[in-house]
Amino acid sequence: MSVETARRNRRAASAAVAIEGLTKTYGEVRAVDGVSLTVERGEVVGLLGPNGAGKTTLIKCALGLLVPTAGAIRVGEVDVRSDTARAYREVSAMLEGARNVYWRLTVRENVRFFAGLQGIDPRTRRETHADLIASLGLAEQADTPVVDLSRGMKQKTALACTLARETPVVFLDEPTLGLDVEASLGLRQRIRRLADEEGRTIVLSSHDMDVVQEVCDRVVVLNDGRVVANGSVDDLVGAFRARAYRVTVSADLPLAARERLERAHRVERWSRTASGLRFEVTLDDAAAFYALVDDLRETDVDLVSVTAVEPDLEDAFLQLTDRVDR
Ligand SMILES: Nc1ncnc2c1ncn2[C@@H]1O[C@H](COP(=O)(O)OP(=O)(O)OP(=O)(O)O)[C@@H](O)[C@H]1O
Repeated sequence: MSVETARRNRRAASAAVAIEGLTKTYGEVRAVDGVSLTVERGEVVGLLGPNGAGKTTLIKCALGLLVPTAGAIRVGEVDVRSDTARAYREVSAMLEGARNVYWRLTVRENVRFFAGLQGIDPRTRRETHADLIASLGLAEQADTPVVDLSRGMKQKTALACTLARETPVVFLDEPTLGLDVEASLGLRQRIRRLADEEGRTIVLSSHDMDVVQEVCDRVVVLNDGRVVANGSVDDLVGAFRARAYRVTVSADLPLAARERLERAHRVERWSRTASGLRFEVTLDDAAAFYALVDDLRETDVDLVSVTAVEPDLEDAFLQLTDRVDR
């Protein structure tokens, strides 16, 4: 065994979630294609990817709800494939579209019920449950039967029930989708507290980059079933830093000149300003910049300013999954 393999095995052994070579196919479709991933205890990891990238399939495999075509998954000490029942005690999840709460029970009764399923005596959690319900903006509805709640409130109830199980690992599939601003904020704070104060591990999938950028320690980007990036938000954003620039020139350019620039450079987003014209350009190195300056010299306009466009997680994500217009 190589030193690197031994080190990886040691790391995986202490991890909250360890996925090794996971593949899941549906007929011809390779929904998840050889994914290896470890999540440390107390980490908040964001799972990103365009529609159909394989996020939900990966989560369902990790929960033991789908049988993988190949690969191994451990949650804590438990092998999910061989001991699904035990894995269920280690991990809770809220899946997109699945809002499995009891509609005839009130919000509070549901929360107490799901805590009880985990072997927690709800009488010892009165304050914790009230706090959980309030943090999701359901304080006023705590004693209302779920059947009488709006769709968003039902979702919040499902979230509260998921968190009330107090499992070491929590998977959340699109948790903020359809939540109002206040509840989304409450949930973000709750997630950070669960990780920071209670050492619980959260894996969340989301299309909302702001949520991911704000709460996640690390981001894993899936594309066509494969991991295309795995790093901290800062690392991912940093990898794309200072490649996009906003250029302002002193006057408008005729269409033919603009088209010439577009053919020679990665120029986009033209806009007129009070004193001239602005556009954005992606420049990989200094040579690309000098080439642009040379081409601008052949027009009648002067270069007024060049400023770096600070990218965010969304820019990094679009580049990684090739969803940008070049
Ligand atoms: N039950 C199924 N039968 C056949 N194909 C499926 C099934 N479930 C998912 N797929 C396919 O597997 C791929 C991955 O789907 P998955 O739902 O895991 O993606 P996702 O990243 O969660 O997408 P989204 O962001 O849209 O929720 C897609 O091509 C999808 O069409």
